[in-house]
Amino acid sequence: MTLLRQLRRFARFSLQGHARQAGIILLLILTGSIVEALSLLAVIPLMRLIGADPEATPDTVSLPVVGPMSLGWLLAGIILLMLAQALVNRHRILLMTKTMQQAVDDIRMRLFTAIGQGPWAQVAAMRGSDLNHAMVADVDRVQLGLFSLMSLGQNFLWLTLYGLLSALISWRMTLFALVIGTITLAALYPMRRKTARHARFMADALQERQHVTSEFVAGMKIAKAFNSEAFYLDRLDRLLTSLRTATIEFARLTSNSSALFQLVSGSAAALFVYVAYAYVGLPLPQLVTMLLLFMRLAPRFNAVQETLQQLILSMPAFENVAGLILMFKADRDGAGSAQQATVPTLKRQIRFDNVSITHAGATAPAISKLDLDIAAGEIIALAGPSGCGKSTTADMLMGLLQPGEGQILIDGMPLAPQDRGWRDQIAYVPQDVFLLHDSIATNLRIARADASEADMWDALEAASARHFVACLPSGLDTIVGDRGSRLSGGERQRIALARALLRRPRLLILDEATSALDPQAQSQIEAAIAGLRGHMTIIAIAHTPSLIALADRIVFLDQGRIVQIRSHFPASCNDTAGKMAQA
Ligand SMILES: Nc1ncnc2c1ncn2[C@@H]1O[C@H](COP(=O)(O)OP(=O)(O)OP(=O)(O)O)[C@@H](O)[C@H]1O
Repeated sequence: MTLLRQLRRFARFSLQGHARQAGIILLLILTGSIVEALSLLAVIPLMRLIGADPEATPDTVSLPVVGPMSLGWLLAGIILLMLAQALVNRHRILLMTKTMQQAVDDIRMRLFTAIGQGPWAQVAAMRGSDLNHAMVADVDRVQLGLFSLMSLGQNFLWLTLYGLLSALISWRMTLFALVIGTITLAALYPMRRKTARHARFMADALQERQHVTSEFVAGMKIAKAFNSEAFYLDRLDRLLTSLRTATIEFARLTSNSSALFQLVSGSAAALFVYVAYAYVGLPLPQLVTMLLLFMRLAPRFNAVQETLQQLILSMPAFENVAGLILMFKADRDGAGSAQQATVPTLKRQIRFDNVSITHAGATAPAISKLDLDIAAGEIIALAGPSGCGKSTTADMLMGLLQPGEGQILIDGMPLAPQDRGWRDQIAYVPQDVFLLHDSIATNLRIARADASEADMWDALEAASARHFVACLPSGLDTIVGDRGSRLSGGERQRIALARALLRRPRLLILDEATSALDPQAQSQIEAAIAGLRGHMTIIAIAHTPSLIALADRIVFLDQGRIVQIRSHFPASCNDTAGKMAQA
């Protein structure tokens, strides 16, 4: 794809919804440039009024539109023009900053929303650190790119305007400057190509740096326990070395092109004066004005080259962010309507009708031809050895995964893909409890933002967590630490259960919800779950015999198929199914 097309896509993407502000900014740049150009042009009459020979200089000069003007008025006019230019520039900078910040916030929100509403299977298939990197570092780089894009637009406007202006003074000398400029930009093309290759490499290396650092933080405990910090440090050191080399190489590229540019523009200025003086015979005031113009144009030409390099550096980040937004959105749209007109309410039954699913990249189905009816209000335990498909079944029921074949019906109504209305009626307690580094109250309110304190205490009571929370010095305002690290595993699980119950769900899905509890807490939670019988449908993925024993029916899975359904758990746990459940 040509750079120009890519820049057009980038401009459309990043300024989406801000076209009006972008237009005003361009207008302000244009106004500022015109005012600046006028003050520059004023040098010509000024030089006539203060010529080398005071005897020969006139008292006034005649200006187009304005008429005759004395030295005093001319100087006052120049000051006024400079004041106007300062005001316009100030307004432009403020508007540019505001627009840029808003545009970047919008991009970040678009990315967050796309990921947040994207299909779970797709989100789960990605590396968490890649998403992290895209949402933070890539968007920051897009911001730099947007800044460069605005500077580029500004410089192009200036160049065009000054070009026109100098053409008014001498079209031959302007043509001469244009040819030199074009040759310089063309000569720098290989450097821009190198920069583009470099940008891709740096983007990948930065992403890898994010993997290594986040894996280091996540695996810190293991690293310390195994004395293997050096493993991470080595990886990071190698990465940092290649990143450093790449950054220095980039600096070398940009400084080379700047040096080359300075050399060319310096020689061009000398040649320019010589040609203007010896061949074109330009009068002194015009020659001085042209030189002034030339001196202003040269750094802007250089700025065009530099901003282009910066923009190229931001392109991989832009492609990544835009690609992710498109991918998650396309999949959401492709998956059909996000909300059914009528939301299933689970008054009668859940039916798995010949449901099969194979995970992307897997060779065998995780669930194969599953037929199962669950009555509303029932407690069902899903048991079976590791990898038999229990979590996959729960994920499909939550609408996070779509069956490849067959369908799931709620009260006879097929579950629509990504049905948020259905998910509003579900509460889920995962195996790995996730808690924010915030208060217990905030963590509970993730499930129901408008929950009152009384609602929270009720939910904590139902989850056997009221007593321990009440004993904490700050109660509901206790900060739980990073991912709940200031609580025990059992306490975290009970908070997670309370959070689920706060939703007053019609369907409660428990994924090994008592796995981290001691026997006493386990039986407290089991009592709490037993107390919910008849109030909601409960599907518990369970290995613990006492939790399984609570169920009205136990569904044993093996290799994605139902191998047995029992209405009670064998007390001895000695039969095959009992062993399977505990596997
Ligand atoms: N995202 C995925 N991509 C590919 N295969 C997957 C994915 N998730 C699960 N699987 C595979 O699907 C099968 C069922 O996995 P699932 O997590 O449903 O099992 P499970 O019964 O819940 O296991 P456990 O008790 O260990 O949590 C397994 O073979 C697993 O390797």
